[in-house]
Amino acid sequence: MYTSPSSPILCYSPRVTIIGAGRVGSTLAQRIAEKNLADVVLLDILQGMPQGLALDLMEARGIEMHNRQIIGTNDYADTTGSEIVVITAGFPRKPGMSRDDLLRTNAKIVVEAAKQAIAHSPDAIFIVVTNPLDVMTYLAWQATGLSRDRIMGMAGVLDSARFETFIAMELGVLPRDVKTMVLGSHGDLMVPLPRFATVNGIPLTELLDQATIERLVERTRHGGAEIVELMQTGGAFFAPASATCMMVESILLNQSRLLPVTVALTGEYGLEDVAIGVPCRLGCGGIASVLELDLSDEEMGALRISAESVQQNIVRAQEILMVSTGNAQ
Ligand SMILES: NC(=O)c1ccc[n+]([C@@H]2O[C@H](COP(=O)([O-])OP(=O)(O)OC[C@H]3O[C@@H](n4cnc5c(N)ncnc54)[C@H](O)[C@@H]3O)[C@@H](O)[C@H]2O)c1
Ligand SMILES: O=C(O)C[C@H](O)C(=O)O
Repeated sequence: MYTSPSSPILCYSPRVTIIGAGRVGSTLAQRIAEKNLADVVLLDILQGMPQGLALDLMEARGIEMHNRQIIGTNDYADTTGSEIVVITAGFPRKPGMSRDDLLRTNAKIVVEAAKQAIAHSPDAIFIVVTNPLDVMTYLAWQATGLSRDRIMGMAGVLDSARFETFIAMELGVLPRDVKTMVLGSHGDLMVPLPRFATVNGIPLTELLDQATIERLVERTRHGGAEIVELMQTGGAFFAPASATCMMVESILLNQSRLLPVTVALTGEYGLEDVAIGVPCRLGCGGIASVLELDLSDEEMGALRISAESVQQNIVRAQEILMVSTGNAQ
């Protein structure tokens, strides 16, 4: 007769909580489990939905050959002690909308989620995904009171992956041979940097003419909207989940990857009181350092315009939150 082991086979497994078990959240849960990175807690307001998704993912474990636990829940108590919390809760945009049109609906959701999550996982590192991304990251930073190295937003990794894809398609090379940095806000004012793009070390500017590069930059700027218009039912989620998973992996495995990450700036690039995408090293403590690139006047001007737009929306969001909590004068 087989006797069950008295202690679990895996003594310790890190835990990643994903708040919002929709398309990005559930795809991210699958990626994390199948890459064998951590146990996952999927939390949503919808009753039964995260539980069903978790059971479905658990039933794939034998086939996918990993042993990670996936828990679905509506209760923040189940998220207790998470190493990483990812916030994907909130509405995606519909065709014709900008990400900023989601400010009113998503601000309260993200602030509440961040407050609840930090109360149960005070040592966690937070990654915000909900749009409008830069404003939501800033609000979550304020709501949690975390040091800025422990709370960040995912956007630049996705926008850079899109730019890399379009360059690879144009040149007929592998996307993994292309490296780019897209900084700034996650919106039409994002700042792709062709000057820093390379294909296996060869500057992009040696391979494509200016007009072609500009066309690919524009496609990158509208990469999210292109998918929203095609799908008609919401936004992208496969590449966003992969991009978030890359950040989770760099933190959990202390890889110290240098990635474009949205972070509250405290004077870098001459900017403060704003969260925006800049190159950061990501390790086990979160953001280990922010890299200040020597930008040209044109690049710096574009970053400043991007930051100003985020700052205006932060003020709008704060007014919306004041009214909704009854704190308006
Ligand atoms: N930063 C990025 O690059 C990026 C990429 C893709 C999507 N997004 C954004 O991520 C968000 C989620 O996108 P999606 O496609 O997964 O949407 P979705 O509608 O599939 O999922 C959102 C989930 O959030 C849940 N939710 C709503 N309020 C909640 C609350 N208070 N607590 C817990 N869960 C709650 C919903 O029930 C739903 O299951 C959107 O705002 C979208 O715009 C950002
Ligand atoms: O475009 C969106 O609304 C979703 C996301 O921000 C994306 O870039 O795919």
